Amino acid sequence: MNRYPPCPLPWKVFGLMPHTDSDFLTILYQDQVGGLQLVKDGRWVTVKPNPEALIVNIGDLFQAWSNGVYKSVKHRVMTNGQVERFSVAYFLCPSYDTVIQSYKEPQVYRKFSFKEYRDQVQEDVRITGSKVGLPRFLN
Ligand SMILES: O=C(O)CCC(=O)C(=O)O
Ligand SMILES: [Fe+2]
Repeated sequence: MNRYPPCPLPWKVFGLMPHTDSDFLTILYQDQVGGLQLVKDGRWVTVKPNPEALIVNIGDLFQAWSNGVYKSVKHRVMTNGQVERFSVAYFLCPSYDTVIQSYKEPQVYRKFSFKEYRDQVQEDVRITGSKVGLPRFLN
């Protein structure tokens, strides 16, 4: 469960910085406050809250496994000046020793284990302050 308290400077502060999910698939529920945005055709688009819908988001592993056919879409959360927001996310991940490799040639990404991927993401965030993600694993 994610909680986003009201923010006095919503134009200055992200609820969640732009990122892609490092999992295989994310199933997300956002409440009626809204604030989730994703990149579509190079522009930020707001995902309208729908109480009857779950959002299914393709993660980095899905992108790698599909040899780049399916894209792990960049998304972010905007803050709200007045109201608190909640969302619930379920991250579908394989075990750490799972090897991620597409058998489609030419292989866009080199093969890596899920643990290797998570460690690399953490290391990049620690050193550079932001996630590099899949581009690190390009062939
Ligand atoms: O709160 C949201 O709507 C999105 C959460 C999210 O992107 C994440 O937890 O990775
Ligand atoms: Fe996310």
